[in-house]
Amino acid sequence: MLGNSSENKPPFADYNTKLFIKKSGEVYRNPTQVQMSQIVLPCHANHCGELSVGQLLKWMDSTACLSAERHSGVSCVTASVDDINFEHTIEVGKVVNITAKVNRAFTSSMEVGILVMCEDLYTSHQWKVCRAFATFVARRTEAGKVQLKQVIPHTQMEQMEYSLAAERRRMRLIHAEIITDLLSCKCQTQEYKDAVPAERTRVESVELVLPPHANHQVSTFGGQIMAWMENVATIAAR
Ligand SMILES: CC(=O)SCCNC(=O)CCNC(=O)[C@H](O)C(C)(C)COP(=O)(O)OP(=O)(O)OC[C@H]1O[C@@H](n2cnc3c(N)ncnc32)[C@H](O)[C@@H]1OP(=O)(O)O
Repeated sequence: MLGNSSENKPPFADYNTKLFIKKSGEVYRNPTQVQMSQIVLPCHANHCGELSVGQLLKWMDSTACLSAERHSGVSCVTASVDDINFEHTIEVGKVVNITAKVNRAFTSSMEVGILVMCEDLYTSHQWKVCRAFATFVARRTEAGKVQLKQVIPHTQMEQMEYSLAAERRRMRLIHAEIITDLLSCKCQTQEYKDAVPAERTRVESVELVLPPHANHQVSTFGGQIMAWMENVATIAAR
């Protein structure tokens, strides 16, 4: 999928670039890896004519969910998505390539790594848009909490992601505790001259959950919730 010139290569080891040949001579492909490609249509664009972040988050969440379900073999839900830094906007007509794979499974939760690349079909130029890490949890069954099978890393890259996933999980859980503490403490407010009252930026949206907002589990999914959140955040910021 990547072009030949070195400038087209992403600045990190990409999920697609390195082939790992097994002893049997077969090319190894991570069994949890899922790829989705979408061409950006006007109906996916925001008021600036660029791919709306909400739409991208929906695609990312759906791709990651399929990867989690491929590994677990059961229905999974999005528990959290770590910070995402978007490096580029994406124009209508460009192709979005999303790759997701399970980096590590814990007990009932697993970290899914997501890579978003943008492609210009006419020049085959590709560039990185963002990388994200999401935690998916296998839904409890009648027997109780699911015990996931472990991920066995095969390549050096997979081994590195496997090790880092444990560290990221530790930081994620500490971060969640810190945020809970911050929200429960009474912070002192400071008055600023010409400040806009926070209340004036407040935007509220009420959404009715309709069939197009549901996923294959017939419930709203993380990506849809993030898309609604992104919508009100954009209006509040403007
Ligand atoms: C409302 C929506 O439609 S949002 C879109 C879709 N997402 C959902 O519906 C998820 C809604 N949330 C939930 O169902 C629950 O909060 C869950 C399943 C995520 C967690 O439920 P809990 O009762 O906390 O379960 P429990 O304490 O057993 O934790 C389950 C696992 O999730 C992990 N987990 C829970 N919250 C988080 C989080 N915020 N970030 C990362 N991992 C988390 C736990 O560490 C645990 O992992 P482990 O089993 O590998 O050790």
